[in-house]
Amino acid sequence: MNMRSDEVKSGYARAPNRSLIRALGITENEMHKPFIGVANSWNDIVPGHINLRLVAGRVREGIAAEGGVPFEFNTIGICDGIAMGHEGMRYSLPSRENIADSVELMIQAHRFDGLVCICTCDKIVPGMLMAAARCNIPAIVITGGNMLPGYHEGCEVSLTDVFEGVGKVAAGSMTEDELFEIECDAMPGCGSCQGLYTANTMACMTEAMGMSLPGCAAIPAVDAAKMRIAYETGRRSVQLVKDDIKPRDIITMQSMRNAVRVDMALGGSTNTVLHLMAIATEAELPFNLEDFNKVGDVVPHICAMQPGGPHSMQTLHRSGGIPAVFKQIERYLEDTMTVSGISVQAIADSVKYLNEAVIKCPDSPEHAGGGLRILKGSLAPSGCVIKCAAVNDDMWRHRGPARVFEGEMDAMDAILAKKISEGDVIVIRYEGPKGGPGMPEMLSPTSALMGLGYTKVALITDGRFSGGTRGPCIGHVAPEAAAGGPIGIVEEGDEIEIDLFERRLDLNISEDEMKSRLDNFRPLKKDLKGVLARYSKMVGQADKGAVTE
Ligand SMILES: CC(C)(O)[C@@H](O)C(=O)O
Ligand SMILES: [Mg+2]
Repeated sequence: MNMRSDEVKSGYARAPNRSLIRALGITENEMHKPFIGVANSWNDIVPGHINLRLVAGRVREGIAAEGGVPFEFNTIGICDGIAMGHEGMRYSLPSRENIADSVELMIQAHRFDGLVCICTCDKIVPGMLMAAARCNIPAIVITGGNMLPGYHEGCEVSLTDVFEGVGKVAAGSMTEDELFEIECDAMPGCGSCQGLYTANTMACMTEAMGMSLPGCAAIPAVDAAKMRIAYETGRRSVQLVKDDIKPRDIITMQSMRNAVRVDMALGGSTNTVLHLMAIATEAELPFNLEDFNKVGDVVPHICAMQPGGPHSMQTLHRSGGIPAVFKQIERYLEDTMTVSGISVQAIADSVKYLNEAVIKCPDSPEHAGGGLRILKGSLAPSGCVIKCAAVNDDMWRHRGPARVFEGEMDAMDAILAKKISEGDVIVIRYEGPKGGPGMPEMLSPTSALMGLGYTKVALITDGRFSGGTRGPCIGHVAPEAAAGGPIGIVEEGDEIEIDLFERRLDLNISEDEMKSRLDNFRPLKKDLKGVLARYSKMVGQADKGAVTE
């Protein structure tokens, strides 16, 4: 078999390269086997990542058992939860490009034959998928698994309860001591945060687009099933090399649409909109923002996952996981191939158990429409996104006065100081990809609003949200303020109109007024250094996935 790795190990001219490989302890027998790169984002600071060395051990054993040779290397990984609410959050989205670039650099330099991506948490999963699609060598992903729910006084709690507790303390409805107790109980160990937040949604998207083995996404991190699927993932990676099945054979327009269908059925994180487009861009697919609405129009929201509903990822796993979701929405899916060698339809057909109380039938769904919607209008000419699965019915149409903040921290101060009134539409700008820069996600203000008990306050931003955000929060407004978008010319008290039924977000000022304000608009400039300065220059707008060019 011709191998890509022959470029580093075949012929007399490669004696020096082979000599270095032998220095790793590689035998002559192994020298003739496929070399599999194992990208692992293990680290000591992210709860989602602390188990990944164990996962890697089983992956490596699976690779060796199937006749491959594993070579493990690391990427960085950022915990959005720890980075939340301060300057650190600006570094999270840029880390996605760094991870994609790191994996590309390693697999191109060393001419690996295949790739296993061991990843979890918000930016690492898309970053590695981007690298796989970009380099297009046989590749498979194993996501690291979710954290078990926490329990506080007999009730299930998760990370969002801690975030919303901050607002409750500010409102006086919870004491600081009670919040401390929830803080200690909410996060019981390794794994990605419990609900259908961004990390777990991206794990579901990975499985839905066919890049991980069936059932992988919902298996809890501590479950032995994760170790077993790690071994099978390793074995399968070698088979993919032998059969020459590449990521772009799996990541197609059809499989991207299937991912969106699963996203709509589950009501996933708004961040998937960015990440799926970025992955599609790497795979050179003409997949755009409109595809979300077109696909989402027909697929109902069938599973009430946290934060909009009660179910954790563990519950999704015990209810049948993504294969069971495939089964329930099979009428909407296209039959595509997955890295397992089993097609999506065959995976759906093989489902033996599914809990319909959790993963409902599309004929009696949670909501008739999909969980996410793309809106457009005079305030977001290139689009913006909302998780409508987590919006109360009475806020699907809303008009209110703009309360304008030039950044998240000012808005947070105003919210905690209770300077916001019911009906207000909070506008947080200069938090976009260029302007933030880094498009921070804003779980702190959105959770504070929930914790303070507001039910009729909307929030609009050119930044992002966490998968844990719930309520009428519209993000990714494009173009962003720093790129001259109309969000930059909103004035305090202007009327803003939201219509989720019509998929619109409008600034209710006259066309003349809009034109004159835009003509005179000079976006604010921030004094930036280091990676953020570079990123701000290179990054594109959210409606194209905020990829760097
Ligand atoms: C910390 C969270 C909840 O993981 C957040 O970053 C998300 O996007 O879901
Ligand atoms: Mg996040």
